Amino acid sequence: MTLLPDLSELAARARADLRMGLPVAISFAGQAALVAAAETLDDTRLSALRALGPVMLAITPRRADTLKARAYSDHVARVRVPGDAGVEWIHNVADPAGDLAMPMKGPLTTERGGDEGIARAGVMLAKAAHLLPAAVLVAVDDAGAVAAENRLTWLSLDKLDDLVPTGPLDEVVAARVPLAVSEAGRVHVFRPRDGGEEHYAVEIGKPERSKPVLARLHSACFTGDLMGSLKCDCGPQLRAALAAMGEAGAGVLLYLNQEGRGIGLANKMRAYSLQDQGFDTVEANHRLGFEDDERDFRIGSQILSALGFSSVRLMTNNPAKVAMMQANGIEVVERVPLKAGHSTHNAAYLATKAKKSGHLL
Ligand SMILES: Nc1nc2c(ncn2[C@@H]2O[C@H](COP(=O)(O)OP(=O)(O)OP(=O)(O)O)[C@@H](O)[C@H]2O)c(=O)[nH]1
Ligand SMILES: [Zn+2]
Repeated sequence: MTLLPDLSELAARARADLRMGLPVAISFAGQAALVAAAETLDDTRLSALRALGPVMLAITPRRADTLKARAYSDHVARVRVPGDAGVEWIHNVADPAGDLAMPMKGPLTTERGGDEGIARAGVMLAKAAHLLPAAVLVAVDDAGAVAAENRLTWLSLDKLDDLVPTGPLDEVVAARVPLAVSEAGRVHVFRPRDGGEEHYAVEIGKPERSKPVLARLHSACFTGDLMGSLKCDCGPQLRAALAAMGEAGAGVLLYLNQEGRGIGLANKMRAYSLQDQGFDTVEANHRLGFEDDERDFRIGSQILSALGFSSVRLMTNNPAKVAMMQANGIEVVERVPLKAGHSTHNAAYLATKAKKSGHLL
């Protein structure tokens, strides 16, 4: 019996700390460091970190590539922060907003060899906190002691995967919600035990659990779903999927809170701003330091299983969604194409997804 938080709970706390600009202490593989998110770091905390030793900035190889810096690793690039650099320098390396106005930030000196584990952990945590994927690090001798002295969260990691929120989801509540497409609507709320985002399932009618159900895995898109943005096809796809389920009399739509293909709304707006500078949807993600798609589709299969479904007719144009369903125990008996909301505004966006991300048009 214990009241002590476990590692997934501490990781959730660490994500909240980073969002506020607080450092966290991490120990991993015999190393220890204080880690803060580049995006939220301020001058006071940078000075306090600097008093402990030389400061390093961990960025993704994608971001390093944009900055023409050598990563020397597939996982992370460790940039030395010059002794006279302030937070503005750190923000400029992490954030591509000023890349075109100020292309030369370097020369940047990156570390080669040595232990990169905590640098990777810092970037993973910043990503999971939906911040820019960049973290500031300073090595310490004893993470536990520094954490106790400064009342910081301390993560003692055995493996980096412990930082990825994958916890089981529990159904919290379900209630009847009559919808325009069907009066027999029911909304289920699922909450992960690890402090991550809640996700929703909208059940239409009474789909038989023994038969393949018409299903849609929809990732949240504030701009498209709610504001009627013409930059993407999300809103029309959402409504078309619900309409098809209403017509069929049965279906299940998962509304996953994975805004911006998993990077969060602030980062998606950063990507949009880069798209206005001429980069396409994939290039914009890469310049920010993200992969094209940072979503974890396992969540969808977990929710379907929890609702008692084991096979689906999946409404999607994205083969990766089909593959992830199959890999996680949900049989996809049919892929149902979902074409809606194509316009001149999103033609280039959809063409890029088809060309670079393997979407079927
Ligand atoms: N990062 C980023 N995310 C975007 C952009 N445009 C739309 N999105 C997000 O992309 C996601 C679209 O999700 P979905 O429609 O579920 O997925 P999909 O991969 O397009 O696949 P299907 O619609 O099933 O064919 C949403 O989370 C949007 O917020 C963009 O330019 N950049
Ligand atoms: Zn969208």
